[in-house]
Amino acid sequence: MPETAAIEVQGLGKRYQRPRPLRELLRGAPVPAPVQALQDISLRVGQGEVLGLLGANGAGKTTLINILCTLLAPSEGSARIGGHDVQQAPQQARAQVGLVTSNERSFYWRLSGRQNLRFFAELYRVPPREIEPRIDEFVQALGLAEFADRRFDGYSTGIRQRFAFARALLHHPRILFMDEPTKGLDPNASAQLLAVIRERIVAVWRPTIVLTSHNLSEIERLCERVAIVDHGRLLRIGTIGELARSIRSHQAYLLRLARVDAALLAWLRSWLGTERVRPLPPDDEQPGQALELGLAQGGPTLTELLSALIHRGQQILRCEPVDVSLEEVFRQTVREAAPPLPTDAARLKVAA
Ligand SMILES: Nc1ncnc2c1ncn2[C@@H]1O[C@H](COP(=O)(O)OP(=O)(O)OP(=O)(O)O)[C@@H](O)[C@H]1O
Repeated sequence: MPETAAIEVQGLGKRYQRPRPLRELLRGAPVPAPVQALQDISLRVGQGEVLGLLGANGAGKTTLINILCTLLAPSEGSARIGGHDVQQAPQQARAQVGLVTSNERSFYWRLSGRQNLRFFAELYRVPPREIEPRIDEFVQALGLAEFADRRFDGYSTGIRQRFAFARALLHHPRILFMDEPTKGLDPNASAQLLAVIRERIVAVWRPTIVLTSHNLSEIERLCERVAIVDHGRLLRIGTIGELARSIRSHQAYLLRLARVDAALLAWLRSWLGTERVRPLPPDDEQPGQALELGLAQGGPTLTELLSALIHRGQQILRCEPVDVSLEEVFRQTVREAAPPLPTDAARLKVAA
C-alpha cells in the first residue's frame, strides 16, 4: 500500500475579499474584485521530506501555509495533512502540525521561557505527566537550558525564535511549517538557528518540513525539493538539480586555457553552438583566459572536448562544472511564467 503523504494538496485556491472602507460602502461604490492569492495549487509532500517554498513577496506562501495549518479556509480545492482533510477533520489535521513564523509576538513577556512553554503545553493538551519531560527535552535539544528560567522580555531575537521552535514541537507534531523563521535575525543568529534546526530537529526527529525563506542559501542547505510559487500559482516543484535541468538543457563547464585566440573561439562556436561559448572577463590574478562552455546532450562529451583541445596544442589550466544556482533557477522560472510585455503595436491599439 502506498505511504500516506504528509501533505496532499489538490486544486487549492484562495480568494480574499478586499476590505471596503465604510465611506465607499455608503457611497455605493462598486465591490472591488477579490484578491486571488492562490490558484489551482496541487502538490504532495512525502513523510520526512523537507520542502522549500520560494516566491516573491505576495506570491501566496503564507496563505498556503495558513490553510495547511487550518488557520484559513480555502476558497476551493482540498488539502490533507497526514491523511486528514483540513476542512472536514481540522482538529486531527491540526494535531499533526507545528508552526513557526517570524516576528513571534504571542509569548508572555513577563513569564520565563519555561513558564511560557508550560502554558502552551497545557493549551495544546499535552498529557500533564509529559509536560515537564517534554519541556526539558526541547530546552536541552535547542540549547536553551541557561535561558529557560529568565524572563522572556530579556531574550535576544535569536533565543526567542528558538523558544518558538520549542513551542511548535511540544505536542510532537509530525509536520513542521516554518514561515521565514530567520527573518529579522542577524547573519550569526540565522546561521546558529539553521544549524540547530538541521542538527537537532531534522536529524533527530525527521519531521516533514515546509520552509519559506527569502534567503536562498538557507533553502539550498536545508531542502530536498523546492516549490516555486508566483502570483498564487505553483510554477515548478522538484529537486534543485531537476529544476536546474528544466531551465538549462546543457551542462556548463568553466575552462581556463593558456591561450585563447579568435580562431579557437570560432572553432569552438562552430562545434558547440555560438551561444554555448562564453569568454569570461580577464582576471589579472589568474593565468590564461577562462571560458564558459555548455555541453548539450547528444553533442560532444567533456572527454571529447578536452582531447580535441589538447590535440590543437592547448594547455588546459583548469576545468570544473558550473552548477546553476537556485537564484538563477528562481529568476528564470518566474521570468518565463510572466505574461509577455505588451508590444508597442498592442499598446497603440489599446490607446486607440
Ligand atoms: N487578509 C488578507 N486580505 C486581503 N488580501 C490578502 C490578505 N492576506 C494576504 N493577502 C494578499 O494575498 C496575496 C498573497 O499574500 P501572502 O501573504 O500569502 O504572500 P507571501 O508569499 O507570504 O508574501 P511575503 O513573502 O511578503 O510574506 C498578496 O497579494 C496579499 O496582499
